[in-house]
Amino acid sequence: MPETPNTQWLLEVENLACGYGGDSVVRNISFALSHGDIGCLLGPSGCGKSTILRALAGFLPINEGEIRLQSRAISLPGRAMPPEKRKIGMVFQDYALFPHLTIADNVGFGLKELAKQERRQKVMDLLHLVHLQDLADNYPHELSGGQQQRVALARALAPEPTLILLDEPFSNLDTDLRRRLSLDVREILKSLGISAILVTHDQQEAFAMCDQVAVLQNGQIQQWDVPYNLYHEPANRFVASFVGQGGFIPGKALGPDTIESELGVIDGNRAYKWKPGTLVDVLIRPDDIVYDAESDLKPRVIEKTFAGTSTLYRFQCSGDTEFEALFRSHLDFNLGEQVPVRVEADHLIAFERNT
Ligand SMILES: Nc1ncnc2c1ncn2[C@@H]1O[C@H](COP(=O)(O)OP(=O)(O)OP(=O)(O)O)[C@@H](O)[C@H]1O
Repeated sequence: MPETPNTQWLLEVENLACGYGGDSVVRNISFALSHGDIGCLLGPSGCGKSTILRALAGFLPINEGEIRLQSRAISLPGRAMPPEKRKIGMVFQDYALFPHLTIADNVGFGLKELAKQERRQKVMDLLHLVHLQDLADNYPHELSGGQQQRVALARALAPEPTLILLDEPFSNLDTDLRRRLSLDVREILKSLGISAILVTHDQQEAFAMCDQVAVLQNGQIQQWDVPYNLYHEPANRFVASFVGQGGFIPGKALGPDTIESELGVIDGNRAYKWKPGTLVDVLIRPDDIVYDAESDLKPRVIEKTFAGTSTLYRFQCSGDTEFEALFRSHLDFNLGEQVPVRVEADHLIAFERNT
């Protein structure tokens, strides 16, 4: 959060606390989104993602802090700009289209002040943008889920909002369509330079679509960062476990960037302040492990999950340490087989034991 107002930020949320019936279910929420960026609120069910989104939209009063849009306060305790004045568009999980209106009329719903011809032109431009120009005169029930969600996006974009809020917009769609549509929506928003906040519990979607992600737990932001850093430099154990695959193995610090473990001595590029001998837990991600025919480390395969191009193995060392490794599937090993492997991790992620 900048010390002084900075025009770089489109949206600034500072020490926000809000909730229901006077109680706060989210607290100390601070983040800032640059113009044209897509941000994400990511976290498990019940962590408070939708609550923050409702406060941004103006549907929920706030108990503490401040929300600023284009440097202007839109929510303060006891004072809030009404939702319809915020120039914020919304896209919901269930599309929320009007069933009795055509696709064109759904998109043009918020453009009643425009002359008929101008309105039709704008609607058709938006339908082109979402590749649905041929379905302008159809009704929502004649469209697939993915197409309906494109209509919902076009409708939200029609009044030229400053910010778009997307509340789990792809959760009703199958995995493949989700992935494609999330990339399409990113491209559309980027081509228009429109900022957005996406709420999701799906990290792949968050990573594919967003520039900055807030990982939430129990109503608090654990880390607000670019996807790469969340994966490679998680701020705490929760973020480390929630983001990506992987698990912790026990280790002992030898120096600031070296840990001894049952998988051998692990070096990293991150220096910690531990004294030699400190007991730690080291994060091992499946892609940190490589097959190496020369390695003396030969853990045993205890689980194997074939996934087409790759296979996820669970290994156990002789001293009981377990970890996972992802290999291309032509490296095919049997349950019980001992496989020579080594750790190849640039980013040493470890936390002191019992923290
Ligand atoms: N209208 C409400 N009245 C009272 N409590 C609510 C209300 N809506 C949500 N809550 C509570 O606030 C907390 C946060 O809920 P919220 O819906 O923001 O979580 P979420 O992260 O969006 O979850 P999900 O992914 O399941 O939608 C939960 O404990 C929830 O029970």
